[in-house]
Amino acid sequence: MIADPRWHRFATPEQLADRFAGDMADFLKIAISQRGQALLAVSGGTTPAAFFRALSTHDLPWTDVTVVPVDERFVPTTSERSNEKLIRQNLLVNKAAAARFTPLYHDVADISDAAKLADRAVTDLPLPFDVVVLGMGGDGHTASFFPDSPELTGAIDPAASHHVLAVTAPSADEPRLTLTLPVLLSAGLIALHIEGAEKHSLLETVLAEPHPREKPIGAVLLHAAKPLDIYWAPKKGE
Ligand SMILES: O=C1O[C@H](COP(=O)(O)O)[C@@H](O)[C@H](O)[C@H]1O
Repeated sequence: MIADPRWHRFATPEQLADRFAGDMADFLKIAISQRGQALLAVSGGTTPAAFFRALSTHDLPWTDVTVVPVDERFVPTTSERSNEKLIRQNLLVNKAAAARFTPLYHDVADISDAAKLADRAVTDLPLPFDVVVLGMGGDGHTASFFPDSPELTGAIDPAASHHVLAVTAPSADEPRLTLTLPVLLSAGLIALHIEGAEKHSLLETVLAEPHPREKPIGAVLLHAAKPLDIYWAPKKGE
């Protein structure tokens, strides 16, 4: 049984970015006032850049915020495919340049060594995350939970013991590192940021009938103890 999500629908991606950034900044401020610091996990891909830039201008004690990628492509941080590069260029700028950053990517030859290093670094954080911002691909993947991944079962296991796993998938361009389902689900707030009519209708289908192996966002929706906050706007030109 899926807890009914809270939909936040906007007329344009710009309006979404502004309001979403304001809401997340407020939530981070509350977390800092309650426990002296805040942990924020953010997704990569093509959708979040405007939201990141809007959030980076908010006035909050950024030195008390640690940012972690929800998932990472196993590519150098100079690559255009690097989620870390996106986060550094769009979120860790302006006022948010003072935030701390815990990467998933490590410059080692073997991705399983990178996963061990990232798992240790995430385990050392004062978990749980206060805010997790998820995205969703057109195939229903979220984080790096891909439908055709041999490692999907382990990554979306609600009892997974690791916080970070290395995963592969024929549909992904490169091997990935991903936070696992339980560490995402333990967050104080889980927000899902999607844009475009296609993703809206895909999500409605998953909400009506979740099949996590086919559309892995369904694993989050099915197992979340609290309703997700879904931020949606049409794409430009829709
Ligand atoms: O590969 C990824 O894709 C998803 C969705 O990205 P988008 O470009 O369709 O917005 C993203 O949430 C994830 O972090 C990223 O690694």
